[in-house]
Amino acid sequence: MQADTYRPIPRAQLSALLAAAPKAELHLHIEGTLEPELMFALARRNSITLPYPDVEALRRAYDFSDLQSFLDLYYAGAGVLQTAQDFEDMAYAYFERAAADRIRRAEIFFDPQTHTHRGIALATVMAGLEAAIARAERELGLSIALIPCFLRHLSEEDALQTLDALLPYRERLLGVGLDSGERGNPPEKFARVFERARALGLRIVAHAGEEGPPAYIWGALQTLGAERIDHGVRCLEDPALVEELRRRQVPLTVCPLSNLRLCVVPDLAQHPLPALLDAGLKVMLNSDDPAYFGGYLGANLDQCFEALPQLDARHAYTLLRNSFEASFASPEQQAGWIAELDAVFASFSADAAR
Ligand SMILES: Nc1ncnc2[nH]cnc12
Ligand SMILES: [Zn+2]
Repeated sequence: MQADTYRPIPRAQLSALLAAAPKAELHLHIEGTLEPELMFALARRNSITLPYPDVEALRRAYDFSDLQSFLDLYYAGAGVLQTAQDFEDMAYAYFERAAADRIRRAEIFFDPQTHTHRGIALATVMAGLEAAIARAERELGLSIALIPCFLRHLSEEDALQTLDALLPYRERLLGVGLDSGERGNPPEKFARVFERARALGLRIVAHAGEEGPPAYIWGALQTLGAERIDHGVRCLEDPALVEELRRRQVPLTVCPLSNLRLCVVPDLAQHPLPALLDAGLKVMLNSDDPAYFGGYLGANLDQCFEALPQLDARHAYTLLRNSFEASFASPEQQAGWIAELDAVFASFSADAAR
């Protein structure tokens, strides 16, 4: 976006602008895209009885008080995923929604241990996800990468065994992450796992500072070697940490609707997104577990700009550009998407000048 030719885009145009702009999604748990309708369909297909009479009753149960209350339902919901076809159907449904949101690049998480611990082979999970990815890249033109996450409520030994089991798929994995219940499970618990992952050349990301304290963000950076911090909103409690994140331009994958639904913030109008942007941090928006939190990436952007009147089109540009720059895609791919982003903003800016 050339500052000299840029004409301010009015707020009334923001929603259309956000919808039209190309995007990257860097914090998305594929198991968190399992919509209640598909959960019931898969339960039927696999002769599983869910503890809810219908889709509406299940949706009503999505009334969370914190991260753990969500995780309990989320791990139970994943129980309907039994076959490679189930994983493929779930993932492809997300890719179709992503394409509709004009997502160009998706670096998606999955939780191997959620499945292996209930007797589903890693080969089944990988076959389904890979089939969906190949089809979405071919038919929807998306660029997609896979990041398995270790469940931090389980042991380091379990994570090390999971990393071993992932080795046959090494070439198809972009990196590794760390997720699940944060409190009481500091990054240091997984120092050896991430040391090994780094030696394998895997990119490193970690959830930190969602519910956990700033010390967990320090730990993710210094002990795990995290290149991106997932969530990270609690960094604002530690000025030295904010300065470190700003100086190094460490991306924070912020998830506003997740923060709202998990009571990290009381309402979107009080979300720290403006403060994170004002602090010069490299933030972008993401949807985390959209089937559980009431909205995909487009809805996260729309609802944030609606609730936070201090945000304007320049902030939108920064967030969207950051989403590409914080991705692990090649510089050439990033440049292509950013050129497309610039063209969309230039066209809205030209309209605003008329
Ligand atoms: N928001 C989140 N935090 C930690 N673990 C998760 N797994 C799925 N969503 C998560
Ligand atoms: Zn997450």
